[in-house]
Amino acid sequence: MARWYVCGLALAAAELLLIFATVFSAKGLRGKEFQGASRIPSQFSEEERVAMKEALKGAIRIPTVSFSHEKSNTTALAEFGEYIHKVFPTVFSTNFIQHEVVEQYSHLFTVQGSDPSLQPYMLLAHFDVVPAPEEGWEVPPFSGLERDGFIHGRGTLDNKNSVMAILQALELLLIRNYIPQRSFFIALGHDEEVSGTRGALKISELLQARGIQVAFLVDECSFIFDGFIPNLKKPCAMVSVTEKGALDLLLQVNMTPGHSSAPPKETSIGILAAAVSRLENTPMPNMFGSGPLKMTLEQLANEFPFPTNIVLKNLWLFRPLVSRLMERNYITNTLVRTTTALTMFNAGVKVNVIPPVAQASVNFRIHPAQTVHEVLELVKNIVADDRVQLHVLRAFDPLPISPSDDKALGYQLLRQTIQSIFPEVDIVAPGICIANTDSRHYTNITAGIYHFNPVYLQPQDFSSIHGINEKISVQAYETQVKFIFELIQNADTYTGPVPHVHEL
Ligand SMILES: CCCCCCCC/C=C\CCCCCCCC(=O)NCC(=O)O
Ligand SMILES: [Zn+2]
Ligand SMILES: [Zn+2]
Repeated sequence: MARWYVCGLALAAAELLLIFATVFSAKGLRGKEFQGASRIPSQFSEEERVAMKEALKGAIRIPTVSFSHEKSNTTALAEFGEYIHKVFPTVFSTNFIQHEVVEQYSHLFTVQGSDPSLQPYMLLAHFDVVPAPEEGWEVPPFSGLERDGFIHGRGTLDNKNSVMAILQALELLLIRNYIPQRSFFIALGHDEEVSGTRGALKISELLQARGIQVAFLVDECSFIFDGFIPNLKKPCAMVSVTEKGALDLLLQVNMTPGHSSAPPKETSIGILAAAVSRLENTPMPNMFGSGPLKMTLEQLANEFPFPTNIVLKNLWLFRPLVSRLMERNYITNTLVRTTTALTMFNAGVKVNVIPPVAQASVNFRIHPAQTVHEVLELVKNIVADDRVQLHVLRAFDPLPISPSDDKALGYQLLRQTIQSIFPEVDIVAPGICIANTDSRHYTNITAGIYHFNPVYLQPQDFSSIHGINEKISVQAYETQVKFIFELIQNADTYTGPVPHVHEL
């Protein structure tokens, strides 16, 4: 990594040319007989199926926790690097795959395809996890135990499942002598849970220095949603085409300290509490109608029974009604507005001391139709108290909306692969990623950023992400591997949109 920065852009480009030249001249797997080889079925032997679930369990057992920007389990992060070497030997020994470690722990794989005329794409995932104190877990969070057909543990949905499934699918394809035609990158971040500024950002800078632009990328943060919208009986595969922005604010009030026996009329705690209470009780404006949600609901309309289908098909008339219904539920509410979450509150040192300082942290997730600047202005108006200082800790705007039309390669490839792997899923619709991911660091190298995990998600599973009892069924994980196995092949053979069976 350091070498790239020291040597500068020119040397980097020269080195890359050398690597590619070596790759192109290499003998072995890149034999002519495999060029344009026919499709490899996504069928795995019993032995392979056991190996893939054991590999995921092993990954869960490595406690790669990101505690804060300053603190992570670096021993575990390093161990994870050794672990993937061990369980995916073919990925690491194939001559047309270049592996680089970035910023000590993140991993970048360059899979050089046989057809340089095809624009590359990129698969993203992260292997750091949020902390998991054992309280409340049915099985210890870093045990990777299998129980009742589920693999349990922190990271089984967010996001070691994707890390392992991507490498596993590639390993299985390589074992079957598959040679990709379209080049692709695999970027595995080690600090996504604390902003990705060491992993994803540096990988992105590295690729930018090499002049690389990808057709699209696929990252975490959306699923096949099941049971999230009342009346929508069928599951819906949502490929998110944008990601919310974020604003972390520190609110601080300073007052004169003193003896609690003679308190002033207002204290730092009281002033701050009133300010954060105003923020909580004054939701940001409902933005329904701006951003991709209207398009999503219009596409879902036919899947609802009467009269909801009519209502959703006529949003020009029923917009106020639908927007009110959306904000009633705490999950669908996230789709219509910038959310306000009070997450930290600190003040006081002793029960008989009036504290000089009170601090609170508020985390806003910014709706795609708003900006950091607009949210800040709204916050100032709501707080409306000069004694409350506002300090921006971190802020970034929502991501631009990626295309989802017939010509959008990434969206259409995902749609095609969803239709083949999940034939029972009738709906594929564009959506919004309500959280934040490593993707935002890649906006300079692609206009096609898509979020999709090929896994069914029910509301209780959503609560397990960053919560307790996170788990994935063995069958769901196998299907995820199968999905990526197919996606990589589809990226090589895609010729255009396939009409969905219900559109015929
Ligand atoms: C018809 C379907 C409506 C669906 C409603 C959307 C519900 C959203 C559900 C799940 C999203 C899960 C997001 C998980 C990604 C986590 C990424 C993360 O943790 N990043 C860090 C951060 O944001 O702080
Ligand atoms: Zn994640
Ligand atoms: Zn997360």
